Amino acid sequence: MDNNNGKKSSEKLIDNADTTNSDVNKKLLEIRDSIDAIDDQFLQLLSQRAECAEKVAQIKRETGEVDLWFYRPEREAQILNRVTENNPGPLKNERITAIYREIISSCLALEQSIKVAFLGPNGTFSQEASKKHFGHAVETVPMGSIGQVFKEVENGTVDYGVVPIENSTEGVISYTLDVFMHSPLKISGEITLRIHQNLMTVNKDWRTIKRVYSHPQSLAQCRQWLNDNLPNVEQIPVSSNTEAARRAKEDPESGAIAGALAAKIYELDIAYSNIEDSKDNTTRFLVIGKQDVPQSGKDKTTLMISAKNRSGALYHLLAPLAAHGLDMTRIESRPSRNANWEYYFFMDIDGHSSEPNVAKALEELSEESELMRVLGSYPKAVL
Ligand SMILES: O=C(O)C(=O)C[C@]1(C(=O)O)C=C[C@@H](O)C=C1
Repeated sequence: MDNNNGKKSSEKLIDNADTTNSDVNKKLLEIRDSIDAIDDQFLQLLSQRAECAEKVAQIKRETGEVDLWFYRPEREAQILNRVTENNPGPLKNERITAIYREIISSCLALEQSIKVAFLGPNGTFSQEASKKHFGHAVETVPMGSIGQVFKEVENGTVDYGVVPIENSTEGVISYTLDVFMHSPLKISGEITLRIHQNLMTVNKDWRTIKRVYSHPQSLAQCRQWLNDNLPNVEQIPVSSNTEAARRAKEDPESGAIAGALAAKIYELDIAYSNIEDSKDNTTRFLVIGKQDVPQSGKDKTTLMISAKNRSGALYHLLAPLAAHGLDMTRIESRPSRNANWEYYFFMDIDGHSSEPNVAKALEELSEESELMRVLGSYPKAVL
């Protein structure tokens, strides 16, 4: 493909290369020409895809289809599941899904601009999770607390929210569950994010730092590493990892534990990377909104239930699930705060509430419980 100078772009790049390498150059030229030709086709296809998204938007607008939701988590999950199943390689499924998420994100942006609130400030893992799920074409808006993320979505100042729900090392984030007790919002998706923690500092020798700042969750995720490598360093919990990075920037005798994004924002050097104790340290986030999400084919349902005050209460809650062959993948209990020793149970079950066996089990569960709310049926996280 010719560029402005009438030269192939690959030719231009190797103009000054050593002529003794002409064989290598020739081979490179050929491959780069193929890449250019593929990119041209790719660009045409991308534009065609974007035009399809515009047509979809027009139909949604004209017909008022399904409450006018432009963002369709079930459809996105189906696309991502399909491309990972059909991926011929050599690109890994993680890379394929990342690329497709960005394509869908850009197409969605043509349909409607979307705002997503997350637990701020900028640079937190919650922001990383929001970008991973919604792509970079959405606007992410930092909030001061998980409660505020809920509030902004409830008020409609943003379209969706992303809140952490559990970490594979540290367990459930009970605050998020507690906020659900008083919120009408629904869950429309989940995101899993591999969490890599890093020690960052302006100090030339990280072994001489005297203090380390981080969010309590992150300090806990690196407990062993800190004991082994910085046993006498004071650990100072702060409100976020980005705040930790900000302090480390100002205090050369200190370091921060945070994600790579925070290091970038505060221009800190990463002195030691991947210091999390568990090598598959993962945090799960929920996408919250006002939307009921149709079936994607690979779904889960989250319930909030309070048991009737009687013997074998939990047994009575579990029996309908067993009777309809449903898997319960998680259960958490939280004090109700209405009365002593009364609890709410948060349950995840496999399947979507519109599947007949799930619907039947939910009906029976509702009879067995004091109160039951379906917080959402939504697609399982894709990579
Ligand atoms: O299928 C739709 O409803 C679309 O709006 C298209 C599309 C896409 O780009 O594939 C875009 C946004 C939605 O969240 C899901 C899918």
